[in-house]
Amino acid sequence: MAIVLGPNQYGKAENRLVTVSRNGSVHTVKDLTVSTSLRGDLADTHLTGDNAKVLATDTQKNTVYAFAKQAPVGEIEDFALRLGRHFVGSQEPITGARILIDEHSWDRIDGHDHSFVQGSNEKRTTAVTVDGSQAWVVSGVRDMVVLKSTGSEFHGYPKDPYTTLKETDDRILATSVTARWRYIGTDADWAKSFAEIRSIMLKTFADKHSLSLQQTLYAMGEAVLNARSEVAEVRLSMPNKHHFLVDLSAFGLENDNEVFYAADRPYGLIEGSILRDDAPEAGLAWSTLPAF
Ligand SMILES: O=c1[nH]c(=O)c2[nH]c(=O)[nH]c2[nH]1
Repeated sequence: MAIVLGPNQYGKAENRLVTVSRNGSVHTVKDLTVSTSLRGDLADTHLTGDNAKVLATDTQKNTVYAFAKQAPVGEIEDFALRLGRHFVGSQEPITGARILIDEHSWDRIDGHDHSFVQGSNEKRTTAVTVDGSQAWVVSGVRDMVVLKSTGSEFHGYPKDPYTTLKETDDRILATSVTARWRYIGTDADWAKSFAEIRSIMLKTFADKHSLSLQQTLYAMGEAVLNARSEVAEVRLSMPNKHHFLVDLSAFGLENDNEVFYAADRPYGLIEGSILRDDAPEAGLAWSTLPAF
């Protein structure tokens, strides 16, 4: 029996980067959380502590900030590709890089040039993987919270000895969407693609009469793939944010689908991938990302 080193990567996680760009007195802020991870010929440091091939995580952090100064950050996908290709291209032992970026939203305060109010908790995300000269881009959205107050039913499920859930033809449907989509290629119009995919998902959530959150999840992914040829696959993770009707009968009151208890846990967790059957190979696109 021999003990060997398995897959490994290392980097600086969650670098908080804020940039201000100025167009006269009108400022724009970009607020990012950037994580870098490098892979390659890294056995020595693990086995003997020889760090000759280890580009320090501190240097990786500095590179993020220096790159933000040296050229406009631009779209998060482009910034991640630049960083990943730089690490792989400039350090001989480093053969792969994984760059994760979350973009946090700031909204301009009405009519004001340089004051902002933090937006919702929703994040635009990207995960770029570079391996040698190849690269893969998976972008997405996290914590996109949506609710519809009708247009959702749930019935027809098996009733076993432990089933107490009542069937319903009118319930609240609410979820916090984590979506990731895998791009074909590395040169889409990232901003436009993101805006359109987000809007397709919202419209489908709203328009689709839902018989299950699973059906809604599939419809959202399907609509994205039907409309956006640059996307090969969509993965969705959607917690069912249950809203339970409160029993008001003790007070002689009838609850006509008006008063709910918003439970925060436990929650149903509905997850799935929707993809083209002729999609190009995923390669390393999803490697080290959660399955959904
Ligand atoms: O849309 C739903 N899917 C389920 O699988 C499920 N299970 C459950 O208890 N409620 C719901 N709702």
